Amino acid sequence: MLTIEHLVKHHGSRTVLDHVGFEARSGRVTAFLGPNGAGKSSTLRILLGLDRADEGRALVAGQSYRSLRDPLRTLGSMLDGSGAHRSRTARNHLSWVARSNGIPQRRVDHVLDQVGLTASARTRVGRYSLGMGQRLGLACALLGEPEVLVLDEPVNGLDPEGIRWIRGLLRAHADAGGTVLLSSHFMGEVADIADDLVIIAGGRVVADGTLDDVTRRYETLEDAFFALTSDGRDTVR
Ligand SMILES: Nc1ncnc2c1ncn2[C@@H]1O[C@H](COP(=O)(O)OP(=O)(O)OP(=O)(O)O)[C@@H](O)[C@H]1O
Repeated sequence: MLTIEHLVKHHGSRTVLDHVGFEARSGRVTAFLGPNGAGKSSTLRILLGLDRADEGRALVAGQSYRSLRDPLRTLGSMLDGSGAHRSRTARNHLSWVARSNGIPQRRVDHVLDQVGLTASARTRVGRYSLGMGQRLGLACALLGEPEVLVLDEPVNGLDPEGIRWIRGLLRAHADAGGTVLLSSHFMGEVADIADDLVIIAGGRVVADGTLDDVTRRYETLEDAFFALTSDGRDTVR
């Protein structure tokens, strides 16, 4: 469960988050959508303790990310691809992350298998395709068997088989009681996987509800997105 409460963030005289608040619930896949520059990454960075809010707070299972005792065992995240250095192999990288977080080494083989990278585990990350890098980022997020997954653009670079695979993986995580928050620009994928939607535009939440609630008045999710994020926009709360 993730709770975002009244986040305000200024950069100089600009307000990039203006009282952003929503929840991502256990057992649900929540999609976080918005045009470029809307404030998605700013919100996720605050949630993950990478930046500070000027007002408001973001809680993971009732605590701030920075106060979690074993963060990777509570929340797994992927913000910018794999996060691994080009010169390392997937196995090196995951082993190092596991060691530095008190996670058993047997989890490394498990997640490599889970994301389909076992055969490439000893290849340097610099030689990986975009999709393989995404799979490694996901392996890292899954390493600590966290309840919560926060994924920025997880289908970016995946081929159709990879997209189907990740959809199944995230669905299974939510169906097992986990919380999934993902950002995406791919409306088709979001419509296929999300239970709940949060749409942000200009630093404000303009829609928050179930996929059905948010899209009810529109033909498609894409129509809803443009109506809710354009100037003179609608709102659904
Ligand atoms: N460190 C910073 N200094 C100044 N402005 C910033 C900084 N970080 C973000 N911004 C601004 O805050 C606004 C929100 O940016 P953010 O990266 O959160 O958007 P986003 O919704 O993630 O966009 P995208 O879909 O392009 O990733 C943008 O106008 C951006 O230029």
